[in-house]
Amino acid sequence: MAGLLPVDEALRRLLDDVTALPAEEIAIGDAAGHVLANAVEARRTQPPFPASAMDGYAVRAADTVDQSTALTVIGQSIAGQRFDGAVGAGEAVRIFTGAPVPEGADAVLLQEDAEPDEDGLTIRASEAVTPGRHVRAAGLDFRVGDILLAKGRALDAAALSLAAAGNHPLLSVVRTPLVAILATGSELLPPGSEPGPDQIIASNGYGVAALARDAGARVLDLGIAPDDRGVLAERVRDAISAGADVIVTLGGASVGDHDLVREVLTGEGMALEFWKIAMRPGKPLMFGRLAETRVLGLPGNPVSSLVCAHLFLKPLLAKLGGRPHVADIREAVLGEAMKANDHRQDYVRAAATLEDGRLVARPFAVQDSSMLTTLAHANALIIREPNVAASEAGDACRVLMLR
Ligand SMILES: Nc1nc2c(c(=O)[nH]1)N[C@H]1C(S)=C(S)[C@@H](COP(=O)(O)OP(=O)(O)OC[C@H]3O[C@@H](n4cnc5c(N)ncnc54)[C@H](O)[C@@H]3O)O[C@H]1N2
Ligand code: MOO
Repeated sequence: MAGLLPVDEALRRLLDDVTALPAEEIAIGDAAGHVLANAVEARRTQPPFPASAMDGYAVRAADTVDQSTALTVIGQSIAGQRFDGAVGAGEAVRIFTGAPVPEGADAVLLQEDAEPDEDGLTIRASEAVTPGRHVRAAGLDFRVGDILLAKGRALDAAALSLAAAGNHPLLSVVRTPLVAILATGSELLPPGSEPGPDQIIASNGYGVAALARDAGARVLDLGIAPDDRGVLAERVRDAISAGADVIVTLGGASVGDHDLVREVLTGEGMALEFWKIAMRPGKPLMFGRLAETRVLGLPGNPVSSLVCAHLFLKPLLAKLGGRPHVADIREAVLGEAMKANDHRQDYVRAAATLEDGRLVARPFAVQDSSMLTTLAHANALIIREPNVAASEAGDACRVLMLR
């Protein structure tokens, strides 16, 4: 059929000019899960001094070789309060984990390997220590000016602790994309309602919101709009004034008399980039721009909505948020024969299992795009290229893993 854009071309047009959103500074305590907009440099050296790794005595290693030598304990060094003098021959300083090792000492004798004399003023080593033992050199972890974390790093537990150790109270992160989700359709009611005989429970938004959050976005739920031009336009304006980076509409994307989404958005100033792609499910997918806001019109059929969100919304949000996105596409073999395909690229719900080291994908018999049960049971989508010939069981195929 003429006029349907190939999936790859649609993805290219959607993603080509997308760059990460501008940076913002946030408190390190709020930064978990965010993406660094800049590299993080160490603002200090860690440890800032040679530090003891153990509780014991700072000594000269040479003094522990002859274990009959009594070492005079001349003071103590504790974390946060160093011993101010130097350790000379025949001397030791009581020391605790994390405390600065005093001048003159080159090793720490473990407490367990030191025998205090009765007077409590001297100790004897019961084990010899080698120079450097139990001493962390200054800068062992990092030095001032070192790059601790690269731009683009997602702030996980270790990254956050490292940035804090580098003395950063604020971090520059990519602003989190805000996606506004609007369900459309006069037949729709939220879950928990008592629907009339012709009504349907609005389901798509929940799955799409979950995928958006997975991709690192914040979600603004704009609820359900009836098929009414005025209400739709009002909700679109709400999304814009809330600062949405992406508006996702659900339903109303096709050609029916009540499919108003494209018309209303165009009326609000949207430049249409594409509408209708060579994909099954998901043919009526629409993409446009409303000033700085990108608009993705997902088809109403529940499976079409979610499959399009996997393929188009997730990479868009990842790119806006400065995150990598790689679709989990794997080589597999068909567990059953499949018919020749037409001009649309198919994403066929399937069960993929590892059998004798091979991934075997078995397509489900019924693929109606209204059926969420089959999507929930599928762990993969078999990707059938347009116009591909019939295939036999055992033929190679590609699958997009869903979970
Ligand atoms: N004459 C044609 N008819 C249709 C075509 C076509 O090319 N020519 N395309 C078909 C395809 S393919 C799809 S996909 C659907 C999608 O159309 P819409 O995006 O306009 O979706 P609606 O008509 O609004 O709804 C379809 C279906 O999905 C239900 N729905 C909608 N929103 C939700 C929601 N948030 N949660 C759960 N279910 C939802 C709605 O009640 C309908 O049953 O068009 C075909 N028609
Ligand atoms: O392309 Mo539609 O998405 O078949 O249901």
